Amino acid sequence: MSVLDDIIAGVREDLEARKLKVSLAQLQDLIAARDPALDAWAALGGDSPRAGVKVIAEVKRRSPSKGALAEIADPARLAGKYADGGAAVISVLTEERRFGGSLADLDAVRAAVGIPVLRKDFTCDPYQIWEARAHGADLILLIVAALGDAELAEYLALAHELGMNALVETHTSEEVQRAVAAGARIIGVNVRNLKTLDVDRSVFGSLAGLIPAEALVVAESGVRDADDVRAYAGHGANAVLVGEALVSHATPGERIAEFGSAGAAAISAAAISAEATATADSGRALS
Ligand SMILES: O=C(O)c1ccccc1NCC(=O)[C@H](O)[C@H](O)COP(=O)(O)O
Repeated sequence: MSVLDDIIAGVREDLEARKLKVSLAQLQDLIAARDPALDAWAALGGDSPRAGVKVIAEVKRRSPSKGALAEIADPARLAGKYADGGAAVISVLTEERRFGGSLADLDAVRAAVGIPVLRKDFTCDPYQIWEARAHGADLILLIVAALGDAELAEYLALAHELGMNALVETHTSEEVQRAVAAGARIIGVNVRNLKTLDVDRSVFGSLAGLIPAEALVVAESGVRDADDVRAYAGHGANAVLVGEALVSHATPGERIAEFGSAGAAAISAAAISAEATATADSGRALS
């Protein structure tokens, strides 16, 4: 059994227990009392020309690959620091067994910030999508490797019906094709293989070019410093999703600002170089 299969088996067990406590009708009542979801597409720059790289900052307590990452006594306070540093979206890992997260973390973060919040979990049942919205999420995660084509299309449609966006996560060219065929508009390339936990940053460069220009591209995992952000930006990332490098840092807000500047500088350098090439080409054509 792969790590991903094992995580999903645990998620399914926990889900059955939650379903017994809170019915779908109760989730629907909670949703009816909520403000509409915030526009994560716009927050990630979907409506404007690509001027920079947005940061999706993650509240991540521990992970299967690294164990304990940080003692997060107050997720709301951490999320406030992320938002003050310029994060576009806050990601909250809600999976309990392997990541130490919870819906309580999502509630706390939702109440603390006015920017879109991603419920980061291993979605394998539509109930989790209703639950995400009921707890104030604006964006959900759909991992292509964990879903069949019909489920992917159904879950994407349900997220949109509830006014949310979905970050559709891929790791192979076949998964990118499946995400595109399902109509995903925000496509993540996770450089961490969720079956083996290996991190290979070069995966982003090999897959990002397969994603159509109309979609937003998110580079997920493995950001250690500004150089990694520059590299992802150079390969076309609209956003980076960062967990460990933020939760383990004394001043995460400053880190986010640094990552944002690095991404913007990489994009303007690429634009200047493309313009210089175009000028040289037109000069050659005229001579
Ligand atoms: O982080 C893990 O070890 C992990 C293992 C198995 C499934 C998912 C896992 N992480 C989820 C993520 O995608 C990351 O939390 C996210 O991309 C941030 O990664 P990082 O910046 O490397 O902490």
